[in-house]
Amino acid sequence: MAMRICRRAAPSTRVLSQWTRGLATVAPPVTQDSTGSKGPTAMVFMNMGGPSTTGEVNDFLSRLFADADLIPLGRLQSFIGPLIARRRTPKIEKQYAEIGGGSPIRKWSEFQAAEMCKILDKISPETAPHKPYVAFRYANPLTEHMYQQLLEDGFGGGKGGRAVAFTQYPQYSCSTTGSSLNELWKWRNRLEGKRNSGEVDPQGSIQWSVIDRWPTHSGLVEAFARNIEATLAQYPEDRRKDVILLFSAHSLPMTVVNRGDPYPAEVAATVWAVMQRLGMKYKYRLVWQSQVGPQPWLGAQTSDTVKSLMKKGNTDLVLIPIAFTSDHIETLYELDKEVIGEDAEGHEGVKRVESLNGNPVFIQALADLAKEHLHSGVACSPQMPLRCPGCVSERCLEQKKFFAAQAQHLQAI
Ligand SMILES: C=CC1=C(C)c2cc3[nH]c(cc4nc(cc5[nH]c(cc1n2)c(C)c5CCC(=O)O)C(CCC(=O)O)=C4C)c(C)c3C=C
Ligand code: FES
Ligand SMILES: [Fe+2]
Repeated sequence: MAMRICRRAAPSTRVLSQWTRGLATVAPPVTQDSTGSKGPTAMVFMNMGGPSTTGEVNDFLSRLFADADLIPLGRLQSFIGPLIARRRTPKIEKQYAEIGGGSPIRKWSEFQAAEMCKILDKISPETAPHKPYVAFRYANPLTEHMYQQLLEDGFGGGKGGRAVAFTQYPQYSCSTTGSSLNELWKWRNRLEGKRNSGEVDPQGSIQWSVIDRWPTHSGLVEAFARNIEATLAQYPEDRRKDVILLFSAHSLPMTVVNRGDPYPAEVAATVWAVMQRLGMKYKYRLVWQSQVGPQPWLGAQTSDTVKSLMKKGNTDLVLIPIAFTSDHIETLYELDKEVIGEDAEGHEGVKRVESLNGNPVFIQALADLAKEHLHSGVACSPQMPLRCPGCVSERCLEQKKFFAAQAQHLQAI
């Protein structure tokens, strides 16, 4: 399938005042008229999101358990989902309360998107100005609100314009990036398909392209490697070479793994690339955390691994969250409080590498990656249109067809 993209001229006038609503200030927009740029370009950071306050936990969990791409509960999903969410809420509220009263993911996502756009304006003037947006799957700002904002800001709605859906999960899973893309596709059809009795006008709609995975991007690898080196430097030199690196990623149910989900292989690719960058100098394992519910999940589990290694006398362990780019309940609660605090009894040899958060090496990597994408002339990776061998979802089929077909509407820079 041809994935070359081509873009049409962007609309000449824009409503710009609301572009940075809720985001850090960005440089004043440069119009197409003054610079010859093909911008503005909307850069949409997609992620799952998290409750910013404990009061939002139930809404967050209700949306999460309603998502059949993440947790398929069959025909009774809309009935069982909220019940499970309600039962789980008090426990999860307590965890968020213990990590400062909420998830920091919104703060970090908005910061990363705004900072990346500032860099992009400088390194890719051809597509400037770049406008940061955040679209969360289960928390505010939700995908539908982001889409409405795009339209209010002058993208689409009969005027066209280019937007990039930039997944903030470096490794692709149908339960994460796939779910966010299905949601984006759904809202695109609802909000841009209204005109012409449900038909979408391809000339006047937003032209989307997708950064769907980036597990081995050199800037990502460099950012992880430097953070690992900074943690290793905290050990006395004579102990350093014997430290065991434990790369920890959110696990998947075996049903998802056996469906052929690409995530385990892509997480392993990140680990391998980081180890190569570190000169393969240390012992390491990839382990999996955050299993929920009784069904079998991909292992070995992070917490079992730490307990087992410590029992064998390996007490110098570095935990590296490798599948998420900012802090969240799994790092701040599960790794710091449960695994290090309880399983390892706070042993000084067991440490966690800092999450990427506002790391400038990481934000530069995001900008480099976005620039490569904007200039590449592709609508998505060659992997995107290929469904899991066990996929039976019509949503996946239609969504993938839609994003791959965007190639026809976009022009290479
Ligand atoms: C790469 C990251 C993630 C994958 C893959 C993933 C798959 C996945 N998750 C669940 C179920 C739950 N996940 C929950 C929270 C949660 N999940 C991730 C990341 C991935 N999930 C994060 C970062 C978070 C925390 C959000 C935050 O605090 O910022 C939860 C809710 C918490 C809880 O009730 O324990 C559930 C449930 C499944 C079933 C799944 C794969 C199919
Ligand atoms: S579940 Fe992977 S493509 Fe549908
Ligand atoms: Fe999860």
